[in-house]
Amino acid sequence: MRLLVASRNAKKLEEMRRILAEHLPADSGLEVVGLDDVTPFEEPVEDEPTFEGNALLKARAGVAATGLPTIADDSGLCVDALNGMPGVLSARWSGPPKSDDRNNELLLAQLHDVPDERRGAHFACAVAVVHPDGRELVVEGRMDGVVIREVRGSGGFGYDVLFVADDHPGVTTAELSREDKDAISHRGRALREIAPLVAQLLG
Ligand SMILES: O=P(O)(O)OP(=O)(O)OP(=O)(O)OC[C@H]1O[C@@H](n2cnc3c(O)ncnc32)[C@H](O)[C@@H]1O
Ligand SMILES: [Mg+2]
Repeated sequence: MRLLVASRNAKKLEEMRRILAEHLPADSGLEVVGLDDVTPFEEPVEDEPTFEGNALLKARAGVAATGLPTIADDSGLCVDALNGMPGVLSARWSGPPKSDDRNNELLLAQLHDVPDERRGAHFACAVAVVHPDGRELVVEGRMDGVVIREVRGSGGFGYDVLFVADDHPGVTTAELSREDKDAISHRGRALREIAPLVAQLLG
């Protein structure tokens, strides 16, 4: 059976494909496909106030348009000193057109006067899977850390260049190997938890 991964973010998609390839049971018979492998459809506006709500929105839209079981991720960086923002607004924090560089510049400026001991933050991720028969699953994951004062590293995407995870002090998540990021990331945790449930749901 084909499983649609509904993301337009190439780097996120790469992470999702990689983690699913490793953690979907080998005998699940699931073939993971992307939005480029299906007939194009209008993607929903991500206007829910929660990661869970937006992940479900994206997964339901995939099912409605393609009839395929669909998995979607909604994620973001929640900064303590900004009362949890950018949160669900992370992708478009500095306005259109979507730009990781401008988002990072804006975040740095907003945290300019925030001292080191108050720069705590976490990445959050909700992964939703929707079956064409209407059954739905949602799992959440998080990664705690701090926002540093200058960009560092070239791996990952988004705010990784500004984020040092508690589980890997001294380097940003953009300086970690793919494997090291997946092992501790919000997305890695959520996808590892949901993978066996997806196999069950679609088995
Ligand atoms: O909605 P899709 O099409 O999947 O792609 P997107 O990039 O718009 O994804 P989201 O709506 O979930 O927004 C997530 C944003 O949060 C940030 N983000 C999420 N996970 C991240 C990670 O692992 N590392 C760095 N930034 C991340 C980054 O800015 C993303 O663009
Ligand atoms: Mg999005």
